[in-house]
Amino acid sequence: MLKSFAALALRRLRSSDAINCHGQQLSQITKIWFTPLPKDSKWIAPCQMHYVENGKEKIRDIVKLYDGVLVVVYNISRKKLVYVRQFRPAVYHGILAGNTLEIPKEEVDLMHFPPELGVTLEPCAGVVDKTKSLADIASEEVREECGYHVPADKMERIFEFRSGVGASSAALTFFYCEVCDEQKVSDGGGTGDEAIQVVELSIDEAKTLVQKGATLNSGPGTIIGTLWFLCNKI
Ligand SMILES: Nc1ncnc2c1ncn2[C@@H]1O[C@H](COP(=O)(O)OP(=O)(O)O[C@H]2O[C@H](CO)[C@@H](O)[C@H](O)[C@H]2O)[C@@H](O)[C@H]1O
Repeated sequence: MLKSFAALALRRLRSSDAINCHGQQLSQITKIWFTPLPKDSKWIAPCQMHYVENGKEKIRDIVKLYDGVLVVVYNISRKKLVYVRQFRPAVYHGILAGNTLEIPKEEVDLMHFPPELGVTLEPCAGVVDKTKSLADIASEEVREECGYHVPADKMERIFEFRSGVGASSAALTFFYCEVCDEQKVSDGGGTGDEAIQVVELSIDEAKTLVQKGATLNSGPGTIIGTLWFLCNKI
């Protein structure tokens, strides 16, 4: 059952992936296994919330995450939208587990569940885990991930929304910036051991991400950012 779900996800991914590759190599993932979350996770804090609503006691299992920033980046020199492509462990796990809460007990068979299942195409984004302004963090992420220098005061704040709402709700703030080729200062790709590919899509290519029948394994930021651009900048 899980294998057939993964095979379907892979077929969909491959059929929608042609525009995303641009011949770049993805990072090599050679081994995957899972363990339960340690109690002292630096990134996720699960808890149970108890409350009384209309006289009835209720319980919700929730997960606290850090807030994030996302940036729609548009290269005006070449009329391209700039996205990032990367392996997302949470997406891979979500596809592997299917609609269950199981933690796989054994090392994953990568022949049946190739790592590319977890590769997403997203706007540039970063976690708010430091005491800097959101615009400063957005500027840093655009430089580190996409390789463009954009000062924080050129980051246009678009809107803020919350990721999830059923079991988690981080505040996500979207920015927009326009860049030109002269602002390119590096290839991007992230810092440290981050393995991020920069992918630039024409407006017609970006439209296919949100057209009827599209299937993405990327998060809501890809859809929201692309639709915002198409509604407001075209
Ligand atoms: N769960 C986790 N476990 C272990 N290490 C972790 C971790 N999350 C982050 N890290 C560490 O922090 C580094 C930086 O993360 P990023 O700033 O790139 O945020 P990310 O893009 O994952 O999420 C951003 O983009 C996504 C997608 O839009 C938003 O949902 C999110 O709020 C925003 O921060 C990672 O390379 C990793 O080392």
